[in-house]
Amino acid sequence: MKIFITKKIPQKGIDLLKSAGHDISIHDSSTPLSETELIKASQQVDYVLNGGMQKFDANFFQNCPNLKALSLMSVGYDNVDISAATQHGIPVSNTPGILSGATADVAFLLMLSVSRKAFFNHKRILQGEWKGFDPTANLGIELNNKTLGIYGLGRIGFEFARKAKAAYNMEIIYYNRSRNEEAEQILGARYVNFDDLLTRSDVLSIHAALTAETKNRFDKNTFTRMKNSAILVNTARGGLVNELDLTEALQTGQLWGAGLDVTDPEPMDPKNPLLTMENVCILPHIGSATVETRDNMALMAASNLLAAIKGEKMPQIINKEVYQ
Ligand SMILES: NC(=O)c1ccc[n+]([C@@H]2O[C@H](COP(=O)([O-])OP(=O)(O)OC[C@H]3O[C@@H](n4cnc5c(N)ncnc54)[C@H](O)[C@@H]3O)[C@@H](O)[C@H]2O)c1
Ligand SMILES: O=C(O)[C@H](O)CO
Repeated sequence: MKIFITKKIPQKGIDLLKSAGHDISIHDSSTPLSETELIKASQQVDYVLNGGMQKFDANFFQNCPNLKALSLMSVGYDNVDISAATQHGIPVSNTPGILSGATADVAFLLMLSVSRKAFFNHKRILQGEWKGFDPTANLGIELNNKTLGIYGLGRIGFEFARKAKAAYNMEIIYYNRSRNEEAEQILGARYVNFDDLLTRSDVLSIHAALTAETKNRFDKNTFTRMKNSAILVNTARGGLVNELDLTEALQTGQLWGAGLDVTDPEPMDPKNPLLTMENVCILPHIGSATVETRDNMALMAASNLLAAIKGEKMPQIINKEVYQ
């Protein structure tokens, strides 16, 4: 079968597909494909594996009538019009679970880095501004026994809460579409309403998927409800946060700090004022970026595709209804 991979993925995934005898073409470039290029390349194959953050909209599915399945090497699928895929009979799969630990580590890294102004202090050394030990300058805030609020307590939110509880005995509160009994039993997490999440969190970490409902969920109104001493962490998707409102909230001291692994757009403009702020730490979407996790994601994405090729259900199917 002919398979198109939209961005180079770890070799283990490619080898798995090749060992099954398939004909693979890869877009091996740091420049994402344009919509036209993506459609053109996908029209010539039976299966697509998305290694990047390409968008698959209704127009894509309409223009690729021979496509049989789409495998994503990501857990997030806000870049895919799932209902259009289903309408065209295309099963779509993702890579849940195996990246939760690595992504929770990045949420932890950002929480701690913001609380101690780590990135800013690093920049001071680079710029020759470190004049020696100073007892009153660059003071951070401690995390011990503070309250961690999780927005979207699913797989990654749970892992992050578990690490934060173990390291700092943080009290865990959460807001979710439904109760998470495992987190309540294991971590003593308490379900609260959205407003309580805003007003009670010392650190508020975002872990829900980007959907029409969650887009811009964190804006001026929400920041006004949060503590002035609070830290916002986002490792989910940039679109959940209104970036201009966040910038203003940080500039005016409405919020103490922010740690972002995701922005909207990506890549972020290097001139963005958030990058120069003392109380902000930003990373370039590296939540799942470890050798081990990326190997596992590539293998899982390849396995999903192999199942589809054999006429089986993709194990990590998103749109189950396509099989009915
Ligand atoms: N930074 C990265 O590299 C990176 C890596 C992996 C995942 N992600 C992002 O993290 C997201 C979460 O991944 P996951 O595996 O934990 O997903 P998950 O589905 O296990 O957890 C998401 C949780 O959010 C909840 N939720 C959804 N909509 C909600 C809403 N409107 N209000 C409240 N709660 C809501 C769900 O009920 C679920 O419990 C992904 O969708 C992806 O966008 C980012
Ligand atoms: O959704 C995901 O899986 C990430 O954004 C990339 O690992």
